[in-house]
Amino acid sequence: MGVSFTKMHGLGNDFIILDGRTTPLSLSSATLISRLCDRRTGIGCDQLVTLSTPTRDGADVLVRFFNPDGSEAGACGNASRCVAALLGGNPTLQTQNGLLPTSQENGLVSVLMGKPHLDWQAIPLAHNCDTAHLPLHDGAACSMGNPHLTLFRSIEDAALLGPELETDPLFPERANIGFAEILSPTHIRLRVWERGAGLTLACGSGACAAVVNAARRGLVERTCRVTMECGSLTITWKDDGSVLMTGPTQTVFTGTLDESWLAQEQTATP
Ligand SMILES: N[C@H](CCC[C@H](N)C(=O)O)C(=O)O
Repeated sequence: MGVSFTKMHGLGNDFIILDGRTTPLSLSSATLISRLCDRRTGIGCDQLVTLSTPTRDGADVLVRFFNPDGSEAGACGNASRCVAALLGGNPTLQTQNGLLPTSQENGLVSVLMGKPHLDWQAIPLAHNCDTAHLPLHDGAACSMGNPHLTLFRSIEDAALLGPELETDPLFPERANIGFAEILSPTHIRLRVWERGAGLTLACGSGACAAVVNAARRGLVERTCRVTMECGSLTITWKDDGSVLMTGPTQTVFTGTLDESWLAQEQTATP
């Protein structure tokens, strides 16, 4: 019997969700992850998401996120929202970045993404600097459980500048690179070059980082609409410091990964 999966997206940021809560998954190979994410020889997605039994009190599910290059991400906002929609109710997700409460109302799904990390060592950066005014294109950096650089310049620059900035030496763990246009004090247009994934149609943690980084500089209010290629998220950097993200999700299809494909891939050389 193959492994069942659900294909979902949040504003075009798409995911394969493998549910390992009943039958544990052995997904150790970066090669296998990359091939599952491949849009031709695999299923295709921006991130692969695995569900398993939680180990922390108060959590309903343990969620892990993997990029198409096989690297693991500490946070994935749109995927977190999709998992909440898939499970139904208001599950609390256990992630690398802690416990994330979720809620659903009027067809929209919210995730409380925790507090941004603003200190250079927590992002991390390679050396001490003012993370609200970096020497790199005058950007700002923070972590939402994953590193984000936000540049306040045209979204059209994402494809050109994203690749080199993702691997800039300032980011020892690489970074997601957001290109934010401030349309008004409550509205940002954003495009993200994602670490380990490239250009995506939307990025939840990137939207959170863009609002935090813009608000730190007085460019926007603490509640903002963030518009990306396929629609908008509402982001609030709450007074208690945590960041709330709300937006739509969509289940596209469910399927079963063929055993022969899995067996072949498990032994595949990179
Ligand atoms: N698409 C995700 C972000 C993935 C981040 C990943 N690329 C990383 O390595 O941090 C989101 O909605 O937050």
